[in-house]
Amino acid sequence: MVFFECDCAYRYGRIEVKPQQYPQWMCTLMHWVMPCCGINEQKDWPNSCNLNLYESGGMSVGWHADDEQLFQGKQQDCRIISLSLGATRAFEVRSNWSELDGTVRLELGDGDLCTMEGLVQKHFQHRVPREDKASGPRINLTWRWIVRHAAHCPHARGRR
Ligand SMILES: O=C(O)CCC(=O)C(=O)O
Ligand SMILES: [Fe+2]
Repeated sequence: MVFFECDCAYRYGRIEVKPQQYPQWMCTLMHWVMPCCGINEQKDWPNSCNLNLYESGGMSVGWHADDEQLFQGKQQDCRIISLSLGATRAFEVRSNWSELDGTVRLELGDGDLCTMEGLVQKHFQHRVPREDKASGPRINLTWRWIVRHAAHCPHARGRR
């Protein structure tokens, strides 16, 4: 989902998710969530949100970084805000550098907010592992700022 007239699609491996404008309920939710992250003005809100449904513990996301060009997360500081709803699932983070071994594991429960900041996408990977004991479905909303819009998007530099 995207703010205003943005027309950037989100590519997720081989899957392309077409943009949908933020519906009213999303704005209502952001009025509640964003101040928890110190974002008090609507003009500063993230301009995209990806929604993931994990129907059961068998659904997972493998190791990756959110390194899409849209977000420039490997080139510059990049903030990602995620809200978890439903079943508690593990969220694991590991470094790309062998000097920093070990995996950090967080348990993300219903209503938890988690952020990734700075150059985390350059230096770390994250995943939501399969968990056969998970108590049911989980929805994750992940807000990000598109900083490099697709060439066809009305927000692309030079077009607006
Ligand atoms: O479900 C989560 O907490 C993380 C999802 C994720 O890493 C992503 O959508 O890129
Ligand atoms: Fe991710």
